[in-house]
Parts: sequence; structure tokens; C-alpha cells
Amino acid sequence: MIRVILTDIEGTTSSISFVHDVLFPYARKHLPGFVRAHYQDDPAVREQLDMVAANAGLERHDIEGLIETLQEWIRDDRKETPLKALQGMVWEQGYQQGELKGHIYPDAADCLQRWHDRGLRLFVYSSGSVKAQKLIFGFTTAGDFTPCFSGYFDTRIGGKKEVESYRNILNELGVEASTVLFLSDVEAELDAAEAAGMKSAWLVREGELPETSRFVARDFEEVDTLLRKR
Ligand SMILES: CSCCC(=O)C(=O)COP(=O)(O)O
Ligand SMILES: [Mg+2]
Repeated sequence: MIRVILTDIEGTTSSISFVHDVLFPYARKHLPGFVRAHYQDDPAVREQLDMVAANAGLERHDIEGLIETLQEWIRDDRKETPLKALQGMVWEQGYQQGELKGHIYPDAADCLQRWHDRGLRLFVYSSGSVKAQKLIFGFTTAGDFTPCFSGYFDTRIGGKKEVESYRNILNELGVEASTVLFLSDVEAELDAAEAAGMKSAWLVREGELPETSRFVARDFEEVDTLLRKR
């Protein structure tokens, strides 16, 4: 029986276009100024920049080089942990100032609330940092959904296509793998979750439905139907 839902964000609870056409351009525009303003006095920013420097083989004082690398990573949609941490810090300003509102599909909003009310435990696993996850769900156009969630995981637990990441999440949750249903729009992530023993559902919100033996859902209402059958 499913007792825990672990959900991806982009393409699952929220649209790909919100992430790529709103969040990433916002980060591209504001990240250079944010880094220049904070690299000297904010240890959390400095820590992430040092990780970028180590990863890119740059000198830690080469701030303009580090900014250029971060901009390239945003362009290439690289899921690098320090980039994701810095994006979360930049987006925080946008949400706080009312420039950003998190997108959530209406079916996801309804079902997350219902599942929470039915006693299911809900967790997020996204490449976006935990801070970014709390912001997107805290400031949605449909209100604050953070009370629905019991916890959040990001790439610090491991990459989303790696089996070990899901094993680590199971260790943290302390539950039987077969009681966890992972929701994602990326098949390789579902493969990794299943290899760790979790159940999975593939969200295919647009385009043709794939021919597959996997459970496929157009939206969260179809996932809910599956949950009620199990
Ligand atoms: C937390 S909202 C921003 C999501 C993000 O930065 C991203 O790269 C999307 O990753 P996901 O694992 O949710 O597909
Ligand atoms: Mg996704």
C-alpha cells in the first residue's frame, strides 16, 4: 500500500515552461548582480562560488569568470548543486518582492491537498535546491502548499537518475521502498526509483502517450485513481 508520495517538480507538479521561460531567465538576469553584491560578505554565497571554482577549474577570486560559468550552466540547464543553490537565493528575492509566483497545475494543487488530508506523507525530490522548492510551493498562484509537505530533497542527496539517490532517500524516510510512489516526467528518473524498489508513475502532460508497460498519467487525478485502486 502506498503511504508516501515523492514528487518531482518541473513537468510534474509545475510546467516546464514556467521553469525555462520564467525562472531561468530571471536567474540569468539577476544572478550577476547578486553574486557581485554578496560574494564578499555572505559566507553561503562564497561557499557556493568556491564549489563552482573547483568544478570549473577557475581561481576562486575570478568573480567574472565564475559568473560567466554560471550563466553557461543556466543556458545548458546543468543540474549543478552550487548553481541550483545560487538560483534559489536569487529567486527568493523575486518571490519576496512579488515578481515571481510559482506555477502549480490545478490538478496537482487539488490532489496534493487531498492526499495530505487523507494522511499520505508527501515529499519533494527536485534538482532545484530545497530553498527553491519551498519557494515555488510557498508562493504559488493558488496559495501556500508547503504545509502539505513533510520534507524536501535536492541533488545534495544525489543525482535524480542515480539509483543510490533513491536508496539514500529511503534511508532518510525509514520506510519500505514499496510503500513509496515516485512521480516524474523523466523516464530515467523513474527507472532509478524503481531499481531502488519504489513504485512509480510517469507524468506525460503533453503530446502523445508513449507505448509502455509503465503506469502513465496525464495528470494527478489519474494518479489518484491509481492510488484508490491499490
Ligand atoms: C524548484 S523549482 C526549479 C526547478 C529547477 O531548477 C530544475 O532544474 C528542475 O528540476 P526538476 O528536478 O524539478 O525537473
Ligand atoms: Mg521533471
